[in-house]
Amino acid sequence: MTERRRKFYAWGFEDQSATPEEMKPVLDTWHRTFAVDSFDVTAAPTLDTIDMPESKITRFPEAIKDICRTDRYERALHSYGRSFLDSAKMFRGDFRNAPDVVAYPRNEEDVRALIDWAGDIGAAVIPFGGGSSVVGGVNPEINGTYAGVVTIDMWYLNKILEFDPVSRSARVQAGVYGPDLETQLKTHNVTLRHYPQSFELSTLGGWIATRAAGHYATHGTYIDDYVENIRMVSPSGISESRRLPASGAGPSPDRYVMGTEGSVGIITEAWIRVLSRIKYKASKTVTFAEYDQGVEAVRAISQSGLYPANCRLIDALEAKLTGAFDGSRPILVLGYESSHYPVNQLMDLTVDLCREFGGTPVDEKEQGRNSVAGQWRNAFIRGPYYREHMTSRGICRETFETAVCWNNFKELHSSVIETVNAAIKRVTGRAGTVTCRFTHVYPNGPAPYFTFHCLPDRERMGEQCMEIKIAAYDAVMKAGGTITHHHAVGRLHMPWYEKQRPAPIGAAFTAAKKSLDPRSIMNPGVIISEQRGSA
Ligand SMILES: Cc1cc2nc3c(=O)[nH]c(=O)nc-3n(C[C@H](O)[C@H](O)[C@H](O)COP(=O)(O)OP(=O)(O)OC[C@H]3O[C@@H](n4cnc5c(N)ncnc54)[C@H](O)[C@@H]3O)c2cc1C
Repeated sequence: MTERRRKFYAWGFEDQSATPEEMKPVLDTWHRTFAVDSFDVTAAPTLDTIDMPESKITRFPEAIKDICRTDRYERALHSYGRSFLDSAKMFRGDFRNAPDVVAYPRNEEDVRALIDWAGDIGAAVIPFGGGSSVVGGVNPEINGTYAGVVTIDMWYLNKILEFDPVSRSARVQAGVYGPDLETQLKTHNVTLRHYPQSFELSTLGGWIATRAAGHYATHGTYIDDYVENIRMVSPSGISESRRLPASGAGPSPDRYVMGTEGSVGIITEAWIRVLSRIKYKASKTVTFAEYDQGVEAVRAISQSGLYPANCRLIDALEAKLTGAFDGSRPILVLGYESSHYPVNQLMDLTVDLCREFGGTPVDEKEQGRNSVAGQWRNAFIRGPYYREHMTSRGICRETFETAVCWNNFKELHSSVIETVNAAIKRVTGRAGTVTCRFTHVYPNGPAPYFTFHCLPDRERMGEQCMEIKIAAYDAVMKAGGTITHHHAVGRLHMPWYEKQRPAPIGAAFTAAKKSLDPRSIMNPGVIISEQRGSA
């Protein structure tokens, strides 16, 4: 049904892959780090060999039969998100949880018809944007009693429907992918500049449903900050909030829908605030002798009234492993951007502040892609394409992230690094790596993002990775962090999310779900753990 096919087991489209030349320095790093000469390569899964049961749903009403697919490719493509845990299962050929049907609505009427039909036959519905979830948000791993799973892929709802140049806002369909959205906005000479790392293969609807965070390290970090209204089809009808710049009228309907992750309905459209195109940019990299100096400098920046677009403190090991710096020092990548005024002075003030904490600006001989920031950025953008090459060689690369108030940061950082290093050693029998960077910073605390690499047992890669993640999540929560700053809840984070969420609010959300989704068919197990027949 899709013209250019996405890879069913990895990041990207079938015509895209990291080249051997590109992978060589990456794999050399891991040969050196793990002190191994070579890695055995497991072949990528193929549609003929994967383990997938027959679809349980084979009959379709006339009105939707042309948009429903049950072939192996479509069901495989919609079986997983894109975490390492997903990748490990895909490389094992385990597609036993494939959805029974994948539907491609052409318009909102189709979305309504599909939800009604799924409700009538007692099937679960999983909304699907780009499928870039790293928390099992689109995985049909469902415990309740359902007649099957219908995944609804929003691929064809991908247009800007209206543009309001006076308010500088656009009405956009939810299934539009990041690059396509920017291309369409460009025709109006505006931009959204919401760049999560998954930008290429994630959608506006997915961003809103998961409360995604983009590249802005300060100020408008979340998509929430750009949403003017939301239109959603739920099993009990259409809900559309008013288009307003702000409203103090009670609890915000948009704030409720954002973060529901498909558990109460499918977002079909939203009005979003957009920006004039960026004219001015500045970037600089600063290094520190000690990590704590960098932390204090970032705290000072976050509380100074300066709001850099980029403010990523990357620890020395991560800077080394990504090829950005030599590993002797942590680096702070700073950036400013504006549509309206030059930003060099803001950058100078920020660098001066860093100097007060022992920071030294890198004297860049190289510019652009070859600069320190450019090298790091390239590893960041291309990283998703490396995963299949890592998994096939048995290398586990996984991430988790949080946010914590400054007063708890140091304790959280040291206990998480120590816990995860120990867990890697205990679970896999050999040392691995754990690194940290700040993705976003607020005046009252940072959002630290951890990456770990290890060499698990080839037969139990997913299970061993999960054991390490459980230790990490427990340590994060114990040290006062949130289970997620921007990766959402999905199925993976539910146990910790339920601990974090106040019980009376949990009960209120359950009641809201019952009202919007009385037959409990929408993304069962996500946000609300109760499922049909499981209560
Ligand atoms: C390599 C990589 C990098 C990432 N980087 C970031 C990052 O920088 N920032 C960040 O915030 N996240 C990041 N993520 C996580 C992920 O990209 C985000 O959660 C993203 O918002 C998901 O969008 P999607 O369109 O792919 O949604 P999906 O993965 O398709 O869906 C995510 C959830 O939203 C629901 N959903 C999707 N569309 C709709 C809709 N129209 N209506 C209702 N529910 C819907 C799904 O049911 C699911 O529960 C990253 C993931 C990967 C793999």
